Amino acid sequence: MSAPLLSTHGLQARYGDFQALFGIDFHVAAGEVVALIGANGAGKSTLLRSLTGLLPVARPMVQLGGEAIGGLPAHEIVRRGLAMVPEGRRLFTGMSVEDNLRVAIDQAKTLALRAAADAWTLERLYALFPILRDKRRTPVESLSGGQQQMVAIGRALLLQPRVLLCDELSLGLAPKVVREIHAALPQITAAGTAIVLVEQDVGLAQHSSQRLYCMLEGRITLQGASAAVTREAIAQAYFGGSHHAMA
Ligand SMILES: Nc1ncnc2c1ncn2[C@@H]1O[C@H](COP(=O)(O)OP(=O)(O)OP(=O)(O)O)[C@@H](O)[C@H]1O
Repeated sequence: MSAPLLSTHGLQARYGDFQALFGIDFHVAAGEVVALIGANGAGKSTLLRSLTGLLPVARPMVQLGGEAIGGLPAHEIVRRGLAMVPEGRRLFTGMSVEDNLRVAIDQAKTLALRAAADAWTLERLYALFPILRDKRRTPVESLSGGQQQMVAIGRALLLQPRVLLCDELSLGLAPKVVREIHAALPQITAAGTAIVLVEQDVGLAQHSSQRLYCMLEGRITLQGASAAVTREAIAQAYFGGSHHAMA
């Protein structure tokens, strides 16, 4: 395996007195898609929040490109190369597709992000999701859910991430558009960007990732190559115990 780009080391996180993560060891390599699955409340979103500086964690518990970044301010973590597509998309309503994307371009300028030769630009984004070019003057609230998700992904990519964190991309979307969005992932990873996919749909997570982790009650209960893990192993890791079957 190549050296991990992003990793956690015995990561613990709490909400006040409530401990939500218990010693998570997780890693993703450049160009890799890793899926994070688990039932509601397993701790997937908490892990993403810990990575992105939204929850306080100890500095050495999160490493990006060999640097300890745990608990740094969220904007500093973005500057170092982690960007998130948040659950619920959180676009700026009343603004067009392109104006939403320009907010990210301005943010990238403010953060003085590196301008690599292969940096994401509006043009490159419109090539990835051509429908966004057609809709660039359309207010985002008039778009379909799938198109809004494309804008949310675009906004994160314009922050030039080394790792793109995606929280429930498929939530509430029709299967056809979910397939369309997932089909774009290899174009994102082709230049070395890694993707972490939090996904409720286990089949989709398995199909779209090279490796997966399953979480249960704040712990990792299974990890392995997505093509190799069995449904039985996933069911056991997902629910705990050995007597549950997946629907
Ligand atoms: N803001 C919060 N304050 C207190 N406890 C929280 C908070 N957010 C999450 N939790 C708790 O932390 C645990 C992990 O929740 P988390 O949202 O990370 O799970 P998840 O796997 O992302 O689930 P979901 O798929 O429902 O988003 C749960 O027990 C949840 O109740």
